[in-house]
Amino acid sequence: MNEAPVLALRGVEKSYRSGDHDVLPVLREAELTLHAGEIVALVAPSGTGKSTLLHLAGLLDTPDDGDIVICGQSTRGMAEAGRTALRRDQIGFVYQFHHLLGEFSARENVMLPQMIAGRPKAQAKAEAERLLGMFGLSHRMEHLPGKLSGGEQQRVAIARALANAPALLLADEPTGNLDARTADAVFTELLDAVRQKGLAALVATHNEELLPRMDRVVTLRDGILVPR
Ligand SMILES: Nc1ncnc2c1ncn2[C@@H]1O[C@H](COP(=O)(O)OP(=O)(O)OP(=O)(O)O)[C@@H](O)[C@H]1O
Repeated sequence: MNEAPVLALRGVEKSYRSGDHDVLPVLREAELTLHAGEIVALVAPSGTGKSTLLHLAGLLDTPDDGDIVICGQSTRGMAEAGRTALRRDQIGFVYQFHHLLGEFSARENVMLPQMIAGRPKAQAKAEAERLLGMFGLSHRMEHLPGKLSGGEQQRVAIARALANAPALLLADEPTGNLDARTADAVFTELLDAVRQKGLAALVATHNEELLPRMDRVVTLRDGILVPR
């Protein structure tokens, strides 16, 4: 029995144009396979293409060549509507900065992606409360993001990323904006949630201390993904 990988990058290439003639190659034939339940760290020096790779894996950008396969579905040549649906249904994102909507409460922030996906309000509310409870935030549900601590804001952002029960979690420095102790606590909760739900996760980080807690570490060398 061989289940389709949750994420597969196949020969992914990406360059950026800077000026009329200059081309900056960032990814060259990048290959990566992530199965359900696998947590992979992406560690590479600044400017080598980690965010580029996460954007491509999250279908926020398209490669120049190669394919990105999500839950067995090739996205090569896929129309934007299909990419959007796949992104909404299968992928959760956590960034270094929480990007919560400041005028909405913690609970509403976790409800919104569910309602965009068509879930009835009462169900979205119940799921938001369950998730926020899981992250120890039952007493903070009515708070606006600006009234929460950095660690609490990031926990709400993680709850939001999990709200539509994605198969894949993509995280770009998810604890990079927190002090060491809070980072450790929030990362532990993130890993617990990912493991409990059996998601696949790709986590870009500069924090070496977090690496032993993930299953594998990959790095980018001259635009190619290699084990580290
Ligand atoms: N939209 C763009 N247009 C032109 N060049 C870009 C664009 N986005 C990224 N780059 C360049 O591509 C390279 C890779 O950028 P990327 O943000 O993926 O690196 P990174 O490894 O995530 O860096 P960091 O760790 O500093 O966040 C960098 O040299 C960057 O300047």
